[in-house]
Amino acid sequence: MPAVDIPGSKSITARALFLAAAADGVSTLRRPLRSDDTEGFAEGLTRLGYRVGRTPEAWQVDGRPQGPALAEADVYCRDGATTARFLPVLAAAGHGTYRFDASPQMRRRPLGPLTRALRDLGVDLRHEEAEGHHPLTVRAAGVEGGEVVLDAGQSSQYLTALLLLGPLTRTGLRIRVTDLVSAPYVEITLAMMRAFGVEVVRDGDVYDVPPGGYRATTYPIEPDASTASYFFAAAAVTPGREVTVPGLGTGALQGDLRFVEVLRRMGAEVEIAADRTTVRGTGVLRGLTVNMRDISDTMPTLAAIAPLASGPVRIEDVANTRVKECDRLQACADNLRRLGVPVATGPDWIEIRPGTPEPGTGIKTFGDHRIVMSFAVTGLRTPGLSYDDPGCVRKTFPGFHEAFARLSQVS
Ligand SMILES: O=C(O)C1=C[C@@H](OP(=O)(O)O)[C@@H](O)[C@H](O)C1
Ligand SMILES: C=C(OP(=O)(O)O)C(=O)O
Repeated sequence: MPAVDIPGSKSITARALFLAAAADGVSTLRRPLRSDDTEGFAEGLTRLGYRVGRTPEAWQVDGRPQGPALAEADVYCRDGATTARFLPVLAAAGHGTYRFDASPQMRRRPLGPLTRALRDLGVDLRHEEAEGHHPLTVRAAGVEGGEVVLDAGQSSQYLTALLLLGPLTRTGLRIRVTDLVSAPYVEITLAMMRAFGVEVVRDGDVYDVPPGGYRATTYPIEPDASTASYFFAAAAVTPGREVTVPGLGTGALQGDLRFVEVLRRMGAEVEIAADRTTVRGTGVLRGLTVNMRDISDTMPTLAAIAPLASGPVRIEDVANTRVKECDRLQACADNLRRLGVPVATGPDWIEIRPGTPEPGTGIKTFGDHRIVMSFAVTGLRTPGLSYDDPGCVRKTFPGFHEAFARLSQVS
């Protein structure tokens, strides 16, 4: 039974880079993800004057609790929302003038609730073009702290960014959250802040973050659970195929591992051990209705295998997938229709009926890594699918096509 070596988590690598940069001392990050998003994050830190030493197995970061080493910097955040939303916050806690820009799609993605909260905290932040979007300039003079109200109904990354900022303020932060999507990502943030020496106190929707800074540490990065979803789905759609992912088990930080529970409900056999997870295809793949608000990065994975189920698959509460690398609800529906599969969508849902995807179809990627990786799973049962931009997997998994081809060869 093949064990699949999944690269490190994007979300954990980004947080670890932030925390290590802000900590007092040198931190070592073991098995970081090396991909466009995380290389972009590390490059952003370097542009701000942090030292990031990189070997294939570990990245080492010299922390600077006082903030960026340079008084001026221009940072290009590429296509990564973690970079584009977390780094301006790190810069705000320092002293200097820092400009941030990003890819055309990242410029379109929203940022307003976060930048409004920063201004409420006294940060001098200007949007150069559209209000609430990149490019933006922060004239940083440290952050005093205090209380702030935040709507994280479009992205949990706004809340993560403010939580990460809390210990770098002079008096600490109290964050009152009015709405929240992708809640498990906030759990990752809190657990990692704890590993770097900070305990956040939560009372319902209120988060109290103490001042005092972070402690440097050695941090091992788990495999990426969203990436693993393609390999687990590959097992679920192929009778007799088994996929084991070491390093993702009961203690995993990432909510996206819950995707295997969706596959279990559909009929796959799933085993979650302390340090590994196995999915086995049984030949049964039932339809279902599922709320994916917590784990919406795996919505395209499910949408792409949905036509192969014996009944309709309805995915609900995923409105914010419309503001990711592309409008994912629309991109999934568009590609399913290209494949000849009956599909309907609403503002925050998609429903896919059973169908036989048309061999040889050209998949339109919309520059979105998850569209490519998701429909590659459909491709296991549908010969000859092609992609207009297969290379866009570089955002989170440059070696995806080779790794996925190896899976097909061994089972
Ligand atoms: O904090 C993070 O690392 C992430 C949070 C999620 O975003 P939203 O909270 O915007 O849904 C997720 O989709 C993204 O891939 C990574
Ligand atoms: C939405 C994603 O990334 P981000 O928001 O971090 O750019 C993703 O990886 O699916």
